[in-house]
Amino acid sequence: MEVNLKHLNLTYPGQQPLFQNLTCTLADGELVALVGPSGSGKTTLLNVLAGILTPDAGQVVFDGTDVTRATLQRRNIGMVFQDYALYPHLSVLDNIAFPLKMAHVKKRLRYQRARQLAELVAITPQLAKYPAQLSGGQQQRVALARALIKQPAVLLLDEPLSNLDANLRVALRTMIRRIQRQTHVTTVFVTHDQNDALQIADRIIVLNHGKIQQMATTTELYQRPQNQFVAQFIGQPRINLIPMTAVRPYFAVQLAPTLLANAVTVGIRPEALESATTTATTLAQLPVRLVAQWSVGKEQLTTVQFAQTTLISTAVPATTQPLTTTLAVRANGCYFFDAEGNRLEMGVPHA
Ligand SMILES: Nc1ncnc2c1ncn2[C@@H]1O[C@H](COP(=O)(O)OP(=O)(O)OP(=O)(O)O)[C@@H](O)[C@H]1O
Repeated sequence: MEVNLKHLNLTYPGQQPLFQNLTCTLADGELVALVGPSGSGKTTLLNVLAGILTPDAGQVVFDGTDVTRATLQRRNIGMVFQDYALYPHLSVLDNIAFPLKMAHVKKRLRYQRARQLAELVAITPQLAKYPAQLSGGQQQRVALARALIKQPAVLLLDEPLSNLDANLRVALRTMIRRIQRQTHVTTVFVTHDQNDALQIADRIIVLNHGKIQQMATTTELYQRPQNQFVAQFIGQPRINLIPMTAVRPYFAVQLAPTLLANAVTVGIRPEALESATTTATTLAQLPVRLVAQWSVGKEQLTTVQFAQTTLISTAVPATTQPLTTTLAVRANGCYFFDAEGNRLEMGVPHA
């Protein structure tokens, strides 16, 4: 199912407009993650897709059919929420089969289908149990099976992993991805956790203040962020941001005049700030003071002080050596932003 959101406007009573001309397309069978800070409009967008909320203007189109005013049932949406929302008085089997019961499907058929879904989410041994007897991860798998039983046109997942511990999260998100590929259902996955989004999504929508900042693959978001917000939002540790005025004297290359005229902030990815000797790809040499070093797993993190800014690098080897040094800024991983936060094309720097 291809999903088109066309020119959506939405304002909650007494509030500033949230969506203004919001437009995007989800391809058939695509898994799209929706990320953004609290209050950016993720749940609202999900509710518009589900038909729980109707936009003030614009259209929601499923495979060419305008469903803007169609209810959740008519749209055939599968939903999974953070809090599982299982029926406590029903067994796992009956929970999974419930949507088919509502659709008056015969008992034998709905149990047969529920067992297939239970197999898909690997919950078969628990079919006779009740939700209170299940772990969080098991409950979430039941919720997923229930959401899929009617072969929904679109699957909406609202923070489905946020109540689970780290190991379970990874296992379950991998399972969601596998099942989504198998069923080919167009899916929107809301998450606070970048890792979930970056690991399993085909594309990611970054939302801020109700506005799509960028919709792209993980690699594109990381390597070609459209603006400072996306550059800061995607990537751990975060990108370093330095005022252009502070860095400008240290450039080892001649920058294009338009760049010099418009750049207000420089963003440097932690891996692009390195102690290596100067190479053809070095943009600048920054005199810094080493502040601290520590390792997290395989990664060596280093914080340094440059002028008024503390920077973080993942490309400085462990050292007991001098506290002042020079770090090279690699072109690949360095971005320039204008006063509005838009990324400026660097062009080809001249040595
Ligand atoms: N029913 C409502 N009435 C008025 N304002 C609302 C309502 N629901 C949400 N809002 C406002 O709309 C904006 C977007 O809210 P929404 O819940 O969609 O954001 P979100 O990105 O899902 O946030 P979170 O990550 O905290 O769940 C917020 O400013 C919120 O205060």
